[in-house]
Amino acid sequence: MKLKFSKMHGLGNDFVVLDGVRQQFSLTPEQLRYLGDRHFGVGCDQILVVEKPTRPGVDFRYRIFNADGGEVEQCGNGARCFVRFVHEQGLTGKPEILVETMKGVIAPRLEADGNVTVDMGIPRFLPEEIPFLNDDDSIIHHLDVADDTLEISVVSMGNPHAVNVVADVDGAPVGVQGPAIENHPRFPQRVNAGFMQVLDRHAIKLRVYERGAGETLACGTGACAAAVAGIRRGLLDSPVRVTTRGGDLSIAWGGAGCPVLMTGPAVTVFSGEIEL
Ligand SMILES: N[C@H](CCC[C@H](N)C(=O)O)C(=O)O
Repeated sequence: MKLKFSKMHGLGNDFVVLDGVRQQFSLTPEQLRYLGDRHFGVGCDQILVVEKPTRPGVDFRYRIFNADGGEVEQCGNGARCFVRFVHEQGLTGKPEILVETMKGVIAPRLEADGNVTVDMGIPRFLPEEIPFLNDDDSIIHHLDVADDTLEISVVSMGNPHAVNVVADVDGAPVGVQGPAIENHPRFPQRVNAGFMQVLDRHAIKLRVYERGAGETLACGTGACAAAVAGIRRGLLDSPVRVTTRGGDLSIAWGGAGCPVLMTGPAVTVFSGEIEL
């Protein structure tokens, strides 16, 4: 079958975006891995699928697949590209849309300056909400990784995040500790591993070794999780500028029970067609 797609990115976290409203398809994990393959396919960190909603009161369904072919609950950079895509494709004229995901409804909004703001929902911290195998809900947990014991904070933005604070993010052992955290047995659904360097009370640098994709140039839900973890630890105050290798995001959070607001760019690089 021939599939039309758009290649997009949010700060270098890149996506193949598929219109599942006007195209009918069901992709196997092998086909998803082929789309994500940077040598034999199109190449991306995640594949994003736009579908009609399955519940009343929302505009679209948003499905996210990592480059390893696994479907996941949430993608923040992808949410910004999602609203840009549905506008560019003429699927909506509404500047703010409601979008259902595996773990709740998010609200991306096109801003007048070309950026996109997304209400990413309320972060969750209980071990069973991550999921993380632990007896209590504390702000810092100890995790034995490779030859170290890390102090991590766990946050769910719909998808799971383990955030640890480092002195120098550029020198952090992301390539070694990242996969060890991602696949740690205390995370039964694996986890995204964030490495955060605090610059001041309103600014951090962040690298994320993503579940199912490896280190990406930016991670939107990872930026939300890191800012929230830093605020909970008393290291940061909202709003937080999150500097990733791909550029800056702005994250705002009013505290427990409040949603996280993420603002940043969304770019369409090209559109194409592929035979699957
Ligand atoms: N790798 C993530 C999904 C993509 C998240 C990231 N690209 C973002 O912008 O939030 C996971 O398995 O939960």
